[in-house]
Formats: sequence, structure tokens, C-alpha cells
Amino acid sequence: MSLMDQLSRPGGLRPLDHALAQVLRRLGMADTGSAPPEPVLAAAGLASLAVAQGHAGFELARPSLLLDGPVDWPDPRQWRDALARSPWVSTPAAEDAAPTSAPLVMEQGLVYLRRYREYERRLAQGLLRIAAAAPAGGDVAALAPVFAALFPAAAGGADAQARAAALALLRSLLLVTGGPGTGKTTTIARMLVLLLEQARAEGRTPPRIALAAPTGRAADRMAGSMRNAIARLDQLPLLDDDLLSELPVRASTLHRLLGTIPDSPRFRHDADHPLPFDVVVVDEASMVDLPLMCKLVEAVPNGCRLVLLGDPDQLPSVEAGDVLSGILRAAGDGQVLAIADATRLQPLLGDPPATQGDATAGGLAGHRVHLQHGYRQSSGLQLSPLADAVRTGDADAALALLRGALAGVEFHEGALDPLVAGREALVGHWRALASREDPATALREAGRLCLLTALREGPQGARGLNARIEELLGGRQSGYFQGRLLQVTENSYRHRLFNGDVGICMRDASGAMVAWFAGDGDGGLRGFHPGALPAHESAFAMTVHKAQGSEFDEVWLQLPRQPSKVLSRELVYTALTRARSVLHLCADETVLREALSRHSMRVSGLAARLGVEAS
Ligand SMILES: Nc1ncnc2c1ncn2[C@@H]1O[C@H](COP(=O)(O)OP(=O)(O)OP(=O)(O)O)[C@@H](O)[C@H]1O
Repeated sequence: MSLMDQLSRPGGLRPLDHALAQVLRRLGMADTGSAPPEPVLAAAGLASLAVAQGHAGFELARPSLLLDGPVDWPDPRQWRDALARSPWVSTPAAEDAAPTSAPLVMEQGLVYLRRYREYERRLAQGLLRIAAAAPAGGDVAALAPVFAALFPAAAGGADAQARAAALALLRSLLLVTGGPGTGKTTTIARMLVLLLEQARAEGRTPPRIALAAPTGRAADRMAGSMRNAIARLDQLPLLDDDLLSELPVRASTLHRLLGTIPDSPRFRHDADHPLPFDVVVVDEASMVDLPLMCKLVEAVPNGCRLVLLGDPDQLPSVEAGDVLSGILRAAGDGQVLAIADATRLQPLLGDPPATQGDATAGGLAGHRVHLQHGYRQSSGLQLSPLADAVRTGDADAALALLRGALAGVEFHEGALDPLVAGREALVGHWRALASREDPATALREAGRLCLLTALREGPQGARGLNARIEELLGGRQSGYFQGRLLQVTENSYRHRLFNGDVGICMRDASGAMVAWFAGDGDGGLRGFHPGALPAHESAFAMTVHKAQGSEFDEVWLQLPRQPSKVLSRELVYTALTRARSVLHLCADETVLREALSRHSMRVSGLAARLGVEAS
């Protein structure tokens, strides 16, 4: 059986991947009178499939990552040689060279669709450009009194939050990472106070600051956390009210920040029309995919600080990427300062532990601070020991905790149907949405509880569960029924609705059914005729991927009956950490163990482009 025939079996290339191979075949025939050889056509289909699976490209040595089932793969060396000879494959001589117009690019053992290789190259270039810039501001010592008020326990540098805020004075690019409740937003609020104070002391205009996150919900959450952090700052002595009033209390989606253009994937702000800000802070950076991160970084002007916040243990974005993990590998572990930075920051931090440098880091070494201490107190939910066991893949510890008595955590061991295990709580919650007084209240209430699944398809998948829930709610016949939750599944720049946005169907004052969505990070609501919406589906149950960036008081997580390569410790960790007060886990021991034994893996050349040596 030919390679293309093998790749055409169920579970192989998608129609879109085939279509790309066919285009190449036709172009080859038209151009040279003969079709490109099969390894080239297969590489085109696989590069396209790789993007759909969240990779930037595919590895010639490990194509089996993309497909289940046996395939007689070409010998990687012969495959590479065949691709190198093909006019349809560009093999750039230098890593930073723009490729020819060939649709495929082969580089460092990876085969990319040209567009994705370009995103990766441009992103790496942009990050290194920002990182290399010296930020505005001079004398650090002059900030000592304000710094001491912000971080009373900072002396000795053991306080990672203080280290992050101090390092922001020296860096144009800063990565602040940590799990839930480690104080990322608190740290940013204090860091911004420092930057405002520095500008004031030096007679400069206050920096223009933007806060943004990948989804509307994440932006709302970021703004809420920022307002809380500012309220706590208000209680500190020595801080001037004028300074606090300059702090931003709103956050927008990244799409809104960059300025969508109707019917175009381009943004109003780009390298030629950069963002009009001096500091851009982006939360939930793990959710940002490769194209969007590339466009963001290119729109950051010289002289502007970019601060990325994220949890490195969360799932990567649904779309092509694993961008944050590539960036973090290039930045090192963020545990201690470099000696030169510690010396410069001595007036603020005292004598913190310092290092010669993290040998595993690449070109962004010294640009990261990792926060480890969790501060969030929830009397009801004892999540951190479980989250730690899951994050580190310790299945024995996770199971022991689940079977013990963790406050707020309920383990429905072996349960395969959440609509049986949690029928009253779940269906009762969704039923009540329909009778809420207005869409804003209903949407807010909808965000209180969520049923999460690992998979989309199958008996424990989101799609099948949603169909059953619609039936239970009596809405099967009526389509868009009162209280139906919807989730958008594509980016529509025209509607300014994006993959993952959640809305609710409710009648307006005239009795017409309207789908209501949050207002693009600005706090209001927007109503759409349901028939005019971009692609969408029900959102009573949703995949963990789709719930990234959101939090719910109560989370129900249903794992599938059978092990699946989609399951990973990052997926389970991301799901658990969506819960604020109550977590219900429906899973079987074998599947949970299997999930915790696996890392979610994405193929990407970003870390190498940022100077990380292959290990
Ligand atoms: N240094 C600190 N001392 C005491 N409490 C703190 C400290 N830092 C943060 N907190 C508290 O911990 C909670 C979480 O803080 P914050 O919202 O800044 O964390 P986060 O990392 O941004 O959380 P998320 O995971 O939601 O993004 C808040 O209630 C905050 O007041």
C-alpha cells in the first residue's frame, strides 16, 4: 500500500490535509509535467495535520506522533533528502532567513507549512528584540522607600514577588510564572506602582499601561483580580492615592487590544502601527497560540515593556503553539537572579541569592521569575496538594488524596456518567438559568458551575453530553431555547466573537430570542441573532481546553472510560485548577493513572530559535 493510501485510512489525514497534498500534485503537474514524489505530498498533508493537532510542524524522525496505527514511514534520511531536492520545500540556509515562496519549509529536522515557520521565526526575532532593549528609567536606589512599603519582607531576596517587581525595572521583557493564587496579579499591581513612581520621580509622563488576556472571560478575571490587588494596596502606608489612581482597572481581550479588522486575520496594530503603550501586561499567556503571540510581539514598539503572566503547568493553547513553554525554556527556571542583576537591585532587595546563570536557558536567560508560594485561602477547597500531585505526575499520591478527605473535593470513582453521578446539581443549575431575570445575571450565574470533559467525542465527550443535556432541558426540538448555553468555535473578526467565547440564549423585551455574549472585555453585554452567529455549539459541557482562562465555583470533571492520547497531567491539572470552591472528579483509576503518566507534548522549534541547545 502506498504511503498516501496508508495515511488515508480512518484516523489519518483529514480532508483538508489531503486537499493541500492535491493542490501540490496539481501544481507539480502544471509546472513540470509530473507530480511531486509521494514523500513530498505526504509531508504537505502531515504538516497541515500537525497544525490542527497544535504542533508548529512535524518531526521527520517522529511522524507517528500525529497518527495512531501502524504506517510504513519512509526512512528519515531518505525522506529528508527527497524533501531537500523538491522545489516545493524551502530549506533556509540561515535560521533567521526568510524562506522562498515554497509552501513547505524544512528546518532543524522539522517540516512546517511556510506560514507557521514564519510565525515562529518572526516571534523569536520579536522576543529577542524586546528583550535586548534597555527600558526607560535610571536610579533604582531612589525607589527604595516605595519598594519597602510595597514589599516589607523583601530584604534578602527570598520573596519571589519582590524579585519579580524589582527585575521589571531592568527588563523590557519579563515573564512572571506561577500556579493559581501565587500572586501574579498582586505582583503586577505592585510592579506597576514602582514603574509609575519611577516615572514621577524622574519627571517623565506616567507610562501608558494596557492589561490584556486571550479571552473575554480571562480579561474580566484579570481586571477583577487587579481591582482587588489595588484595594489591598490602598491599605499600605506611604503610597500616594494619585499613584494608585493611575493603575489600570480594565483589561481587554488581545484581539481588542490589537484591533481586529472585519473579515481579516490581520490587526490594526502591527510593526508599522505599533501599540500606543509603554507597558503591556498579558495574563494567561499559556493560552496564546503561535500566530497571535507573533502578532502581539510584533505590535510591541521599541521602548515598550512586555510582561507575560502564565502558569507553566497548564495545557498549551488549543491552536498551534506551545508558545509559552518554548519561551520559558529559553528563559530558564526563574528561581534566582543573575549576579549582575542582584548587584544592581541590591538597594531594593538587599543581598539576594544569585547565580552565574542557568546553563539550560537560551537567549531569554534572566527574563523570568517563577512564583511558587500559593497565597489563595479557600476555607472550603483543599486543592493544592492534589494539584501538586497531578502536576508532578504522582498518581499514587493523587489517588490517596482523592480517596481520603480533601475539603471540597469529591471523587466519584469509576463513575462514567456525570448526568447520573451529578444529575441534581448539574441539571438543576442549568434549568435555573432559563428563569433568571436578565441575560447578564444568567451569564454570570452560568459561570458558577461547569461540566468539563477531556474529549469532544465519545460517550464521555462534550458533544454527546451536550446533546443529552439539551434533551433533558426539553430544548431538543426548539434549537435556540431559553437558557441554552453556547460556545463559539471559530474566530469571527466581524462579530468580534472568538473561539471559546460563551453566551446564553434569552428572549429580549420584544420576545425575540437573542444570544448574549460578554462585551469583549468592557463589562457590557452584546446580543446577536442566533442565526447570524459564527460557528458555535452548546456549552453546558465543555472540553478542558475550552475552559482554559475561566474559573468556576464548582467544577465537575469527567474523564473517559478508555485511555486516550489526549489525556495528560497538564489536562487534569488545568481542569482541577478551574475550581474555586468545589471539585467533583468522575474517573476510573486506570485512566487517571494513565493520564498522569503522560505530558502533553507539542512539536515546536521556538526554543531552538531562542537559543536553547538540543538536549
Ligand atoms: N504576598 C502576599 N501576601 C499575602 N497574600 C497574598 C500575597 N500575594 C497574593 N496574595 C493573595 O493571594 C490571592 C491570589 O493573588 P493573585 O490574584 O495576585 O494571584 P494570581 O497568581 O494572579 O492568581 P490567578 O491564578 O487567579 O491568576 C489574593 O487573595 C491575594 O490577596
